[in-house]
Amino acid sequence: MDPLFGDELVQRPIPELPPGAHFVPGFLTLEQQRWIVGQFHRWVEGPVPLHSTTIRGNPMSVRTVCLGWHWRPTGYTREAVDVNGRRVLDFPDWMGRLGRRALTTATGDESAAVRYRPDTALVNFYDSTARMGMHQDKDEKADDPVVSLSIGDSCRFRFGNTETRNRPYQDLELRSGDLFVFGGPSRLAFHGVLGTRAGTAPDGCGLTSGRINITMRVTGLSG
Ligand SMILES: O=C(O)CCC(=O)C(=O)O
Ligand SMILES: [Fe+2]
Repeated sequence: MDPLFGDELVQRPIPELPPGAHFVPGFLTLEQQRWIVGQFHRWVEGPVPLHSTTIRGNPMSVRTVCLGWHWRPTGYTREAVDVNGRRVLDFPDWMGRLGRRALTTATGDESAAVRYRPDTALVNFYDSTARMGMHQDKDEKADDPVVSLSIGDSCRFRFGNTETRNRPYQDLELRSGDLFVFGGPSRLAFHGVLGTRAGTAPDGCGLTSGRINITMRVTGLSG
């Protein structure tokens, strides 16, 4: 996409979202996106590689590397017991600072944002065929918000309600640099990724194909 006089100058509509859900288009600059993609290339070198997590016997189409704590469907551990048993990389300080800034921007509630202490990030990589079914992020023992950042190809993101996978939900496009936050009454809302749109990553974001999504969370665990 041409970075000058492209879609980025057109005001993007903010959909009506349930209380606790916030969408901030274009939160990250291209330079910040590129820098984070550089970090991503280091994270995937290990100790734990990008891997497809197995859920109910089926490998997810998304591949993931975790920071701070390792997620699998039965919960969080420090070691990637379902991959290679190695301890995951520490959760980076800069990411916590970014999470607090993201919350301030998204919610305007600076006093809550300064207390936000995410201790894990699930870093997902979507190739052009990857998707993520409707689910709740409910393996955390704390109810702090989830902060989600997207880089690379756009995706179709579905954000629903806390009761069922079905309507009411909102479909929105998450583009490179966008921020999405869900907390409060929407913390356990079902959500998923219907698919990505190949070739939509903007020039200069650091990724030429695929999509990275980072979700920061507070596990509520210690040790
Ligand atoms: O890729 C996304 O935007 C959402 C990822 C997600 O829901 C998750 O990792 O639990
Ligand atoms: Fe999720």
